[in-house]
Amino acid sequence: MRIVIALGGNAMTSSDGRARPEDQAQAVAQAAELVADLVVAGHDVLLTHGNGPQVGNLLLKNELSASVVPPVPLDWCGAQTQATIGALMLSALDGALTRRGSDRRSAALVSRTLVDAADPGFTDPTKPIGRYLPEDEARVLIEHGQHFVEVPDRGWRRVVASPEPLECLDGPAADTLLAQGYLVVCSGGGGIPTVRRDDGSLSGIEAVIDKDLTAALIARQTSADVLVIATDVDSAVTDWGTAHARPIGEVTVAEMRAISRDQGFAAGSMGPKVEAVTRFAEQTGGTGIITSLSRIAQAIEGHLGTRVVPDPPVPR
Ligand SMILES: NC(=O)OP(=O)(O)O
Repeated sequence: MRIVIALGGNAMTSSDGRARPEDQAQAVAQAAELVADLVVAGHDVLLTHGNGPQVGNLLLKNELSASVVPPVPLDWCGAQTQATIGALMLSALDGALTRRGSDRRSAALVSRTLVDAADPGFTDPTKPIGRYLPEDEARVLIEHGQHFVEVPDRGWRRVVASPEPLECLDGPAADTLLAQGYLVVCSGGGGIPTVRRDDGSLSGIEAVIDKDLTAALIARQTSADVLVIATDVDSAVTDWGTAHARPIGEVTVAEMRAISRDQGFAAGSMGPKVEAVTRFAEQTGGTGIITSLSRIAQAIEGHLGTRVVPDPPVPR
C-alpha cells in the first residue's frame, strides 16, 4: 500500500510551542520508529511535515537581526525549515530502518508548491506560525502591522499569508523515488510557495502553505492509497470542547461535508485536516485518516481514527 503521512509541526515542539532543537529531535525520533514499522511491513511511505513553530521562529530571528545581517524572505525561511527537519528525519528514519534489518533508505526533497499570486490568501492572512504571546505583547506587534489571532487557552499567535496549494512541482521526483523503494520526505511546511510568472519562470513568494492541504495534493499526485494526518488526538470529534463531544469514526465524504457544514472545525487547526482528508477521499477514491501518531497502524487497518471513505456509487 502507498501511504502519505503528514506530521504536524506542533507535534515537534514542547507544550509551550517553543520548538527547542531537543524537543524536535525527540519527536522526530519517535515518529521515525512508527514510520519504519510501516515500511518494514511492506508499505511505501511518503512523509510530509508541518513547520509552523519553526518557520515563525526563523522569521523572528531574521527580523531581530535585520540591522546586523541581511534578512531573507519568508519563503526562504520555509526552505530552511525543510532542510533542517528533513535532515533530522533522514538520520532518524535510516537509523530506525537499519535497526529493523531493512536495507531500505530515506531521501528528502527540497520541494516547491505552486500557488496563484492572486490567491485571496495573500490579502487575508490565516496561517498561524511561531510562538504564543500574551495579548499585551501581541497588541504592540499588531500596531507595527503584524497580524495575530487569539488561540483559545494558548495565547495570541502571528498569522501570515497562506494561499491554496495548486501543484506539488517536485511531485514527479517524489514519485520516482517512491518507485525506487525510498521512504520519501517531501513538501515539508506545505512546500516552498512558488508562483509562475507571465514569462513562464518560477519564483518563490512570501507565504506559508497549510501542510495538510498540500499533503492531500502530494498524496493525489503520487497515487497514494491512504492519506494519514497525524495529530495529537486519536480522532476528530463533533461538538469539541463540550459534554456532547463524540469521536468521528468511519464516514463518507458526503457525511463529513455535512458535519463540517453543521458545526465547523477550527480554522488553522482541525479545519484544514478535515478538508484535506475529505478532498483526498473525494478526488482519489482512497481513504483519508485523522489520528494520533501512535495509532497510525491501527487506523490504517480500520480499527480506529477518523476515516473518510468515498461516497458509494449512486444506483442507476
Ligand atoms: N505549514 C504548516 O501547516 O505547518 P503546521 O502544521 O506546523 O502548522
